Amino acid sequence: MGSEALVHVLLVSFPGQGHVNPLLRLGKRLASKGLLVTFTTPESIGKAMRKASNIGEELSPVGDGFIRFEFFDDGWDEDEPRRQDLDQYLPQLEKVGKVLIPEMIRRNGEQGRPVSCLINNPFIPWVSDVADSLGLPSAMLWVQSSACFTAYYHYYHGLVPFPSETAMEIDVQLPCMPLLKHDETPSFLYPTTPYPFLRRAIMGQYKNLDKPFCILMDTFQELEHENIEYMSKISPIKTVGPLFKNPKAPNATVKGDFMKADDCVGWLDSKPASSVVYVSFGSVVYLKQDQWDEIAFGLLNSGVNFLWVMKPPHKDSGYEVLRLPEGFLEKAGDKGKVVQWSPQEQVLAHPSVACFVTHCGWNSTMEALTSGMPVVAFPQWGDQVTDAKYLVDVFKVGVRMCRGEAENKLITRDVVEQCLREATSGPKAEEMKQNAMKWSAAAEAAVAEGGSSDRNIQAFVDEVKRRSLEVLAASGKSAANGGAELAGKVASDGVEELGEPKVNGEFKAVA
Ligand SMILES: O=c1c(-c2ccc(O)cc2)coc2cc(O[C@@H]3O[C@H](CO)[C@@H](O)[C@H](O)[C@H]3O)cc(O)c12
Ligand SMILES: O=c1ccn([C@@H]2O[C@H](COP(=O)(O)OP(=O)(O)O)[C@@H](O)[C@H]2O)c(=O)[nH]1
Repeated sequence: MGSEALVHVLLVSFPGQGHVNPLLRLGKRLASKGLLVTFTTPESIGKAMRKASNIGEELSPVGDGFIRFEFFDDGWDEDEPRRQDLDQYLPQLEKVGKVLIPEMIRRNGEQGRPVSCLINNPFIPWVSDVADSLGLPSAMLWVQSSACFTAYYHYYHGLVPFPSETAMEIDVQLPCMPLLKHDETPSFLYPTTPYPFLRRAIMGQYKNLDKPFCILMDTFQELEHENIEYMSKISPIKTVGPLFKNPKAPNATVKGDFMKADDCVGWLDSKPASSVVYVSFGSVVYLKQDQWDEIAFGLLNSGVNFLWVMKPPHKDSGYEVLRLPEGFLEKAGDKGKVVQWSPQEQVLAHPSVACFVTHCGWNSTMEALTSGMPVVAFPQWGDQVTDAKYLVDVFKVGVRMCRGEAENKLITRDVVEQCLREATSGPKAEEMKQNAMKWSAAAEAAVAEGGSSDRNIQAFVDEVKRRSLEVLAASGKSAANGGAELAGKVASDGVEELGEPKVNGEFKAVA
């Protein structure tokens, strides 16, 4: 079948690695079920993605469908430093996106690829306004845990008390969740958070939560069972994780890395089984120099092999460039390898890797669980502190090395060494590995044909197809040219005044 006849969905991503990865993975899962998927994000990131990954102009076949990329100009010069300040950048993205995304939709319609559905990830909630104004259905991919979704939901609606200026150290009890200590609730909600713009961005998403007909989540039923069941009575959520497992399309086919990964698989191959500690703090967390030094000495003193990701900060980010202690690499010799960016999925799947020292970003968390990899939790902020709580106390695959940046506590080399020993040898390490393997098996089952993730993806695809017919019918056009004409009308009318009929109706999953 040619791509022209396929139902077309447009994925609009916030330009962060932890957001692009899950949305692109969702795109591949949808494509593999026979949809045409266009992935878009600002050109500043598009440029990095093209340079680092195998992304071309052409259509890439994925399973029964296709994926393609189109990037949009965020209206700022290439080296504009304000991009690092989300307080300024998020409103800019909204301003240009509200004009350029409808234009992109119109162009696609004219080229015979009418768009039937928009999907966004958090921090850019205006995408569902664009969809609404064009009479198109939209969905949102929540890229954190169901537990965090629950926490933000209860905060937004004021349903339970959260730490506040007058009562900072209160515990928080949320439905179908373990009791969270004050510093285990998502830290963007603390009154003292240094990232109030991220709280605002997430709250913006909740303000718009009635617009998407479905909230897709990169988690899986077996992992957060009761909580998911509870929240799905309140919100139209569908779990489709772990998104990075795609039985029909190996991950190498289309990748969205912003940086080319350094080659480290050969080095891992040369190491004995379960002998390497993998250390990475994701794409946005930067530690202070004194903490970095302690981790370095902890790694050396514990005598383990290690692969350590040390990504360079963006030049306008204000972060200092971290240094390794004098003579560190010489002392480590062949026991250690330091890279700027790793092929993390491959690393976590490698038999030489024993455990993962992680900042507990949700993608890293899901990747670790799915790969059967025990962790040492080193959360800093946001959902990471909640994910750490779950990794250690609920999923029971981790030891805790710190509680988060708010504690403002230097974790010394002795603590680092002790945690590494605990996670790599002895009964605790054994038990964590067994639990991790159990989650890995459950994750495999979720994405296998007929598993929870597979069923929910299929139900979503069926629903998008059904709604695409409604969109065309509502515009009074035939399937052959309706989308193009609809999109053409929309663009010429402008975004604000549009009154295309909105498609309503319940989204029902196939049981
Ligand atoms: O990329 C960014 C930017 C940013 C700044 C400037 C700019 O020009 C573009 C982007 C700001 O905050 C972020 C916060 C993030 O939180 C991360 O988001 C994940 C998904 O929500 C969570 O799971 C992780 O724990 C959490 O660390 C992830 C990100 O990728 C970013
Ligand atoms: O060296 C690295 C570090 C991270 N990642 C990927 O970057 C994403 C980071 O997302 P996460 O939610 O863990 O953290 P964030 O960067 O958003 O804080 C994950 O998919 C990782 O697999 C990677 O490929 N190589």
